Amino acid sequence: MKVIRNGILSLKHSVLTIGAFDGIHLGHQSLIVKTVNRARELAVPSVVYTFDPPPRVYFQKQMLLTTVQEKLVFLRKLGVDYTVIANFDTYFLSKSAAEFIEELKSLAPHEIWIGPDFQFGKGKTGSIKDLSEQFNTYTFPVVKCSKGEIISSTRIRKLLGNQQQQLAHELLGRNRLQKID
Ligand SMILES: Cc1cc2nc3c(=O)[nH]c(=O)nc-3n(C[C@H](O)[C@H](O)[C@H](O)COP(=O)(O)O)c2cc1C
Ligand SMILES: Nc1ncnc2c1ncn2[C@@H]1O[C@H](COP(=O)(O)OP(=O)(O)OP(=O)(O)O)[C@@H](O)[C@H]1O
Repeated sequence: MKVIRNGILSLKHSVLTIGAFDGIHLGHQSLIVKTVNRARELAVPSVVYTFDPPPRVYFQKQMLLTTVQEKLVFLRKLGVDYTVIANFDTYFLSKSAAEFIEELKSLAPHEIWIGPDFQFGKGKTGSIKDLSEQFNTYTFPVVKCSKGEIISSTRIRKLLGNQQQQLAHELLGRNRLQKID
């Protein structure tokens, strides 16, 4: 896996997913595996575009679930070809949705895969609709736990705060990632 930290990656083709991916939990893993599998089917590189720190850690001082180094280990295990890490700082977060979309064009994505409610750009004004006007954009179905509740980084942070380590660990899906070794 090649890692591009705060730089521009130019590709001729790709399949792309974008997000904070803090924790690389079971929902993230399913979305990333879908991206990797679609890239393999189309015989193009898979790309994960992520942020450091995660926006919720930056804005709301929430607990960080995975360091960048841990994230990269998991993404490598999931078979990702390229990871782009954008430094999430005042310069980056002030980019408009349109400017961000322009940047994504250098990755030449044939497909972009994202989960429901994905938002981006200054003030979170960019929507899935904006992405789909420029790229073939697919919304991945939300992954829930066995009790039917949505898996999210926020939920896992709350579980860890409430000493529910075992359920948090299950939703993080670390056992599954170990099996990929
Ligand atoms: C160029 C850019 C600018 C952003 N600016 C803001 C912002 O001003 N306020 C905010 O809360 N989030 C901002 N975000 C973060 C997004 O709302 C969102 O958290 C990020 O795209 C990751 O998506 P995810 O939370 O679904 O993983 C920005 C994201 C991007 C790509
Ligand atoms: N349970 C899930 N099932 C499918 N896709 C998901 C799931 N959780 C997140 N995603 C998708 O993964 C990408 C990264 O999401 P993000 O990092 O915001 O995760 P999150 O768990 O929703 O985090 P947070 O709770 O901090 O908002 C987004 O495209 C998002 O829609």
